[in-house]
Amino acid sequence: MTDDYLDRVGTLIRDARRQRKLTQSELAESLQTSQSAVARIEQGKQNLSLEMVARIGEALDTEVVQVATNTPLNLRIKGGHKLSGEIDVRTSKNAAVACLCASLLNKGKTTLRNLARIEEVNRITEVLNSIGVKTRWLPDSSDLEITPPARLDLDAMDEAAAQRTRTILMFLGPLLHEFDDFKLPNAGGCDLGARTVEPHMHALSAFGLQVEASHGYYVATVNREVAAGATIILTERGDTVTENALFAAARFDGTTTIRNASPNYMVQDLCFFLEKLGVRIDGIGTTTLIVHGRPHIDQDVEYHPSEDPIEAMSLLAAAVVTTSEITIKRVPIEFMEIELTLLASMGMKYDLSPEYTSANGRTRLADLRTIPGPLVAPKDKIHPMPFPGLNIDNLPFFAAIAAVAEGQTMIHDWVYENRAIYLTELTPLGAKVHLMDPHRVLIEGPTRWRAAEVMCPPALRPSMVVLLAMLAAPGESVLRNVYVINRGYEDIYTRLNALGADIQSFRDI
Ligand SMILES: CC(=O)N[C@H]1[C@@H](OP(=O)(O)OP(=O)(O)OC[C@H]2O[C@@H](n3ccc(=O)[nH]c3=O)[C@H](O)[C@@H]2O)O[C@H](CO)[C@@H](O)[C@@H]1O
Ligand SMILES: C=C(OP(=O)(O)O)C(=O)O
Repeated sequence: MTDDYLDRVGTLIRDARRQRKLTQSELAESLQTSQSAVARIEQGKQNLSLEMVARIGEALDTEVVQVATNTPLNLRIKGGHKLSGEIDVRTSKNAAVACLCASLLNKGKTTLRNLARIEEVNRITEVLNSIGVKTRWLPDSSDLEITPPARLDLDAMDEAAAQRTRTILMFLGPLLHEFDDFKLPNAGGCDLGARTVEPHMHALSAFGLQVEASHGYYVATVNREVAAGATIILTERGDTVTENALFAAARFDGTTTIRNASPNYMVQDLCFFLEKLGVRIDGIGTTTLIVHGRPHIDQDVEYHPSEDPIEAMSLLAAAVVTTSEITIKRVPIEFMEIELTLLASMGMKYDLSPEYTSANGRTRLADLRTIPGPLVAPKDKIHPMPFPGLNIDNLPFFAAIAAVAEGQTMIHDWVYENRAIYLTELTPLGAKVHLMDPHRVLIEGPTRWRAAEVMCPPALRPSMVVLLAMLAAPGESVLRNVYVINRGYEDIYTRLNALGADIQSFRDI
């Protein structure tokens, strides 16, 4: 950019900022930069990457400097490098979304410490902001402060943001305490095939919630005559359905027993958070939860969600496919035990540190050092189960791992109608992936990875798997349209680059 151009862009940014009534420090905070950097940008004294211009456009919500936000973000990956060093696992997407929704139960201020700064969180905060909830990232931190209004304004809901996530379904539980009737746009998110909604309706009907689907909306009415409590039996052991039942039970005046509850990591985090709100829950980490509700919750509270087992698995797979020794710190070990045992049976070696506790005071963590070495295909097919089982979201990473192991591995994703199909995106990178049917792929290793250009499939984990294969493939690969990865991983390209990867982002203009 010429100096003159920088001056003009700087002035545009300054004017747009002033129009939004933001100080330089406030803009700097949302850009995760310093006030002095913003001052230099506005004076035309700072070279600007397209990426930064796009982020400023987003932060100021202005067309003026919105050069490229509407075009997809892509990655250029120079692969074939070994990784080395240490990396911390960040806190989980799925606990973040559960706690964000749970903050709607509280009339007081909720602070979520060290929250994952990911697109999924951005979409939910956009929805919360649109209905009157104030959210603010505390300076120099990833702590999100959430302050509810006296009354939520559901008519003002940012439907575009809501439709980009499945999480909107998890507003049903909190909102049934506030409104006798309301509507929410239908859930969106990754395209993994049809995902059930019925178990949520069944669970919440015990609290008087009736939902009709109409023209793209869930239209909800609440019958306050229904005496809830007693026992709710979930029709499937889903994570978010358990969370919705917990939201409903948390403010119910009485005791609710939830059977066939998911004991998975995000549900445990939600239970720990609800305990901070004064809701007593027996049986945390089991399939029977007994919830002693508190009809009025009004207290300032803070909670630290725990580390993400799926990110831990992703980093572990990155080490395996690039045959690297890295140390993955802060691994929530209880939620990785089956994965590690399976990997050990495939010949993987690793060291684990003594355990320590996550900032929530509950979740057990350990540091894991990967030791590169040859792997063999497992004797049996790999398939997931609700916790405690091999995590459903960790399954796709075994496709990349199977591709580097000697022999044939059958991967059976019985859970999602579409997700296994996306694993065939590894084919252009040299993997031998045979789709047996929509749920099963047979992978034959080892693979001689080669660079390729691939469009992200519309699903978070398979897209991440393709990125990991690109890290292994010598030469320059291009991965297009990575919003879907940014939905669940924070700053992952920079963090992988710190381990020695070479990933650059760019936008099509
Ligand atoms: C925000 C969040 O926390 N998302 C997670 C949550 O989504 P979520 O709880 O929304 O998962 P879904 O309800 O879509 O369940 C996933 C699929 O598993 C099926 N199913 C689930 C449980 C069961 O006992 N039997 C059964 O058949 C469902 O019918 C569905 O087809 O759980 C999924 C499965 O672990 C994870 O992939 C998601 O990352
Ligand atoms: C399927 C996933 O999440 P979500 O429920 O947010 O779509 C995932 O995390 O892989």
